Amino acid sequence: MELTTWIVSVVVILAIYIWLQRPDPRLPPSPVRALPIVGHILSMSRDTRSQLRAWRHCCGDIYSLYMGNTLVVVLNGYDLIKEALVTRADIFSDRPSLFVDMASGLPKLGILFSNGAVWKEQRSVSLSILRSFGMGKNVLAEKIQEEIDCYMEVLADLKGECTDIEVFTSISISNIICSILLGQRFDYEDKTFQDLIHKSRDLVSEQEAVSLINFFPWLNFLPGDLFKAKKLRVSYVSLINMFSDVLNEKKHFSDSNDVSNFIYAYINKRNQKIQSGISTSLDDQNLVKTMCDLFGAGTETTSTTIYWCILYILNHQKVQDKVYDEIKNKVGTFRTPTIHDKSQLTYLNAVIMETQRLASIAPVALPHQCSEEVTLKGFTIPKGTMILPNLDSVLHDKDTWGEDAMSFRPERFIDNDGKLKNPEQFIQFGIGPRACLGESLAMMELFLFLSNMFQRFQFLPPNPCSIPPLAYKTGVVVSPLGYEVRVVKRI
Ligand code: HEM
Repeated sequence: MELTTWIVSVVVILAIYIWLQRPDPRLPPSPVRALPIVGHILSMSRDTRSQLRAWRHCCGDIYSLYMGNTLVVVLNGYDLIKEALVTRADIFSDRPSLFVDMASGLPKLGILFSNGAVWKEQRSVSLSILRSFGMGKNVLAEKIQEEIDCYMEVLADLKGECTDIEVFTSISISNIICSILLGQRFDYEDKTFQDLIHKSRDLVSEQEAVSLINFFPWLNFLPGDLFKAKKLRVSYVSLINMFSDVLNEKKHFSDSNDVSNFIYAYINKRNQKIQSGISTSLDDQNLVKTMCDLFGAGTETTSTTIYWCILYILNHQKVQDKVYDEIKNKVGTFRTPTIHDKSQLTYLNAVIMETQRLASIAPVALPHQCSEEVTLKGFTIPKGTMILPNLDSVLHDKDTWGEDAMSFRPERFIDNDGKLKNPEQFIQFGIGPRACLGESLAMMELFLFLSNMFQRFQFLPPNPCSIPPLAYKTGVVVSPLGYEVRVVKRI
């Protein structure tokens, strides 16, 4: 073929390709033109949250991105997110298929990544079990308090030395979930427990690297493990196997009257349904996957919030003084705070809420997916589109929180009568039917841990001239860059 023919062919093919790739005016706008094959991936900075904020400035509350060939629509601002996730929840409540779920070997089971009837049943049964644990005798509060006593000993053993408290805070929170799921807490030195912790931390830390495989599945077949897919699969499968082993051990001892842990309560619900002739998805595989979901979703989130709170306190010592004064006046120092003190400790509650708002640890929640074509704000969103609700855009919105939205000011959650405010825009747990299932448990954990911590200890920077900066790393949850703190005993 002659050179001219080659050049003409290439130009024609390119022209057709560009024409086919032209922006569809019915779709939400894109901030910049998508590149062939990679889409917007190369335009995305490492700090995704700042990038999404910048794109909202240029495109408005709704915009489209292409991750490879996958269309992703980002929703910003309270009104729009509420319209999608609450008003039109029937269309916006599915989850897309993600690599991490496939890697578990039990895809589309459990709660986090399931859809339709399976999701509805697993979620409502799990929620009702957790609620029953939080009522009356309040098994949850008891289990949390038991764990806090051990955590306090660990803090006291530090004897005011500079330490990074991240890992043992996370271990302690994991232990609460274990105690709820299995009915037993572990010694921090226990081999099985340490294995469980390592596997689940791998799952969290490798997710960012693995996320590219969601958009370019062929990366999974490359030799080596550049995208950590193999490591993640091994960790996930062994986590599933560990929970399966525990289930197999426990289910032989379950009796119909004992519903003191999640496994027994779930088996009990299953038996009731079967005996009543109701068809059900409550089976062993769904139970194991649900346990993994609760363990994974319930550990890093809460412990990272505590880690953030201490970092904010190091940067705002006056807030710490005020929290301590409140605890001293309302609870005293002769007994530990309990869940019954929650309504009395308004300022501490405000500090927790302000930490959650400003840290915004799950900035884009978990991805949703449209189950059918839908029109939103005049734009068409095709069936199957991945949806990212940008919770950051609500939690940091100056129109709601004022010009100082990016400052740590717990007083914004207290009204003129000294009462706690709970604005509807405070949506760090998401909104709608897919909102966080562990909200009550998380709020109970945060209150009990932090009230006990601030009553017994003062948190100080390594030295007064070097206060750790409010720097963060992005990932499945946004967490502070590691920092050290001196934990000094008060009582
Ligand atoms: C401060 C702590 C926590 C925060 C900030 C948080 C935040 C969130 C967010 C933003 C979502 C996604 C909502 C959406 O997709 O629209 C979510 C989902 C979920 N969370 Fe949490 N969470 C926390 C603690 C917990 C705890 C302690 C548990 C369980 C014990 C838990 C279990 C779940 C589950 C199972 C889902 C999936 C719900 C579904 O797909 O139906 N979370 N969480």
